[in-house]
Amino acid sequence: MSEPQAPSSASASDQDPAGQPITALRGVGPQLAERLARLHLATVQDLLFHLPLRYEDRDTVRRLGALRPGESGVVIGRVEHAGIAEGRRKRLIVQISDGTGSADLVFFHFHPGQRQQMRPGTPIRCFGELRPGPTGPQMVHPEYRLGPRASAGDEGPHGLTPVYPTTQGLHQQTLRKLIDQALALARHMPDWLPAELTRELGLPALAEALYYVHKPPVDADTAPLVEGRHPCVQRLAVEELLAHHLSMRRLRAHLQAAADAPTIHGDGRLTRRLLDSLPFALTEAQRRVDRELAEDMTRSVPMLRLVQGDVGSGKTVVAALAALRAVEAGYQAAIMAPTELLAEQHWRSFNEWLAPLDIPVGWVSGRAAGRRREAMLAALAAGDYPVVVGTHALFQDDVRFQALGLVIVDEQHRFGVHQRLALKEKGHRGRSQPHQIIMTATPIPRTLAMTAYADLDVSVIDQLPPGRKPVKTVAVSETRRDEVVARIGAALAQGRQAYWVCTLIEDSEVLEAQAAEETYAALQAALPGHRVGLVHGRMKPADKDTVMADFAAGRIGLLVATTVIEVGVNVPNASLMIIENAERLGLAQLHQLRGRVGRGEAESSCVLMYHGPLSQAARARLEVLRRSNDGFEIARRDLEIRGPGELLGTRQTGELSYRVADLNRDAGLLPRVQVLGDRLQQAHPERVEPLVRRWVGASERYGQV
Ligand SMILES: Nc1ncnc2c1ncn2[C@@H]1O[C@H](COP(=O)(O)OP(=O)(O)OP(=O)(O)O)[C@@H](O)[C@H]1O
Repeated sequence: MSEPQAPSSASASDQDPAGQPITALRGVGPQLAERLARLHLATVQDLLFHLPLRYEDRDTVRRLGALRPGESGVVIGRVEHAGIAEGRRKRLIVQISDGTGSADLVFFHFHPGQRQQMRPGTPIRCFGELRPGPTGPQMVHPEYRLGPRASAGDEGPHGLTPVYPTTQGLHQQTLRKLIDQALALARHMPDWLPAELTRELGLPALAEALYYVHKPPVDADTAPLVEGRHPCVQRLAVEELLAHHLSMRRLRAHLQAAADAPTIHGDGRLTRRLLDSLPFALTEAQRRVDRELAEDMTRSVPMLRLVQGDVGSGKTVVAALAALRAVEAGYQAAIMAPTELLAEQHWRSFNEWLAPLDIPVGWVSGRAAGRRREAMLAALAAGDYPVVVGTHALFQDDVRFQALGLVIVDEQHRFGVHQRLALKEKGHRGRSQPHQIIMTATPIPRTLAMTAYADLDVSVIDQLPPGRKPVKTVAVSETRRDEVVARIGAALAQGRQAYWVCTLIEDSEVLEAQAAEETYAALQAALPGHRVGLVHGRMKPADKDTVMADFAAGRIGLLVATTVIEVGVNVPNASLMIIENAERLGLAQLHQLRGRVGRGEAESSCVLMYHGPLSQAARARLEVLRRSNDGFEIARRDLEIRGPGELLGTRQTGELSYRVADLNRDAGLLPRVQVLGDRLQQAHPERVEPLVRRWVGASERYGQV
């Protein structure tokens, strides 16, 4: 009889022995499988990518006299004395020595026969961590062997023993045995990275790398392994980063292939009039990004472009130009902002620019209800509003457009991949899909953006309008509050305007609002003769609007606010900002807040007020802000201090949780990952799917077709 043939439809990953569920391994029943699942270990390859935390040398015999406290090691000696110590907890104490030193072995759990076995003079081999004890060095619950077996060596090759991250009820020994089984299968695991590529990178093959990280030789230098700098760990990290990158690329290809976008060739009729009406000329960076957007929109493939620009770099006018291009070609454009406050701000800017061109700007928010909302929806469906601004409410099911050609999402720093997908669904009308621009004020270092957002093209407005002066930033202790208040008084007297930002660490709008109200009352009392305003998230929208409008018009001198003003607020005459509890905020948020000043001609300042004493990390953060006004530089430092998960917002951490790779440590690999992605896709397109499947969890494989 001939060998059974593998079905020809089997995908490459079906033939991968490491793709099997963990229960395929000997000894894994439901209970063990459940414990392994707590560590996110569900398949054989999950186990292989579960790397040791550290390694122990259980082969090399150490001299007791040379073992330092805190060190673990194997010791061979003789029992000197064994006795039971009474006291709070009964324990067996066995004194041993090896001629170079002595130590106490301490057992809190012991059986009566154990003491009898420990006769003076009996040879003993034990492994444990030496710690200082009340009567000299001790090992608590060491592993040990007695008698003639004590001095016999271990069978099998010598090597370091890995210690794995584990969970309650799962012993190291169990994990080690399972990983041994998995390693036997790893020899038959396909290596999706072609040998010529790994050779070029100077990295080992997959099976070799896996074997080495789990079973390094006894003389291996473990520091590079533990810290992830070793080529064997780097090999795995490259593969993982590549898999995520390819998954994102595939998502984009999928989205773009699934739909056609309108080809938008604006005739310049409206954009030229807008440019002529502006009191300023575009910066070179604005012009470049404008061209990139215009070019993308001429294609029938839906545009998906991230526009990054530092605070105050002038993203809004670039968005308005793109919207006008859509209008010139007979399409509608929708602009969506994450908060009411920001949406209103955009509506005001758009209206100011577009009304003179006879382009009415519609408004859709969660607040508008009843007949006004219905009338607006009818007008949008009829195409009476070529441009509309709003909040998430714009994407509710009942919002219909006559011909939506462009969606601009001002996500600031609050967007995530899944959210982007949801929005695309909403914008979808049959096979035709609008172009999409996502604007963000959070500068993301380019390599990180390219990996985390490989599904987007990226444009960067990397230049500020001319004449902007850097905001002078100082860190001041809260104990000098009176001086700060006096400084505000002086600025107000000169006709300048100021913000006082109240921040709290608790994520509570109620507490934050309370703090703002108290500060507001105190500042009103301290600054008689000046108009002080208050805005926070708990106020009625209409009241908030009034206060913001008064501040924008200069009728209010000092605005006490919560972090609701963090993004988008644009009042160029405001030139002084105080940020309370600055030590508790992240760099990106502080930079955003500070970006509300320094928007006009006047010299601006920002006072970072802290409650001392400062932790080292807080001091480092404030120092970064004091020295730099450059959002990209600040983001780079933020990446160093906090890591990419934080930098991208907590929502992103799940999406960026890697098993082996670490974006901080491996940032240097990212440019290579790009190139590898191109080459793999060209030379071995059939390997992309199994590679992605190997590393990227099912829930994250959004690109799956
Ligand atoms: N090229 C330019 N020259 C001078 N001023 C400009 C230029 N472009 C934009 N501005 C003005 O700069 C200010 C900031 O622009 P805008 O609000 O678009 O910034 P932004 O990039 O959205 O910043 P943020 O993220 O802080 O909201 C506005 O008052 C705008 O009119």
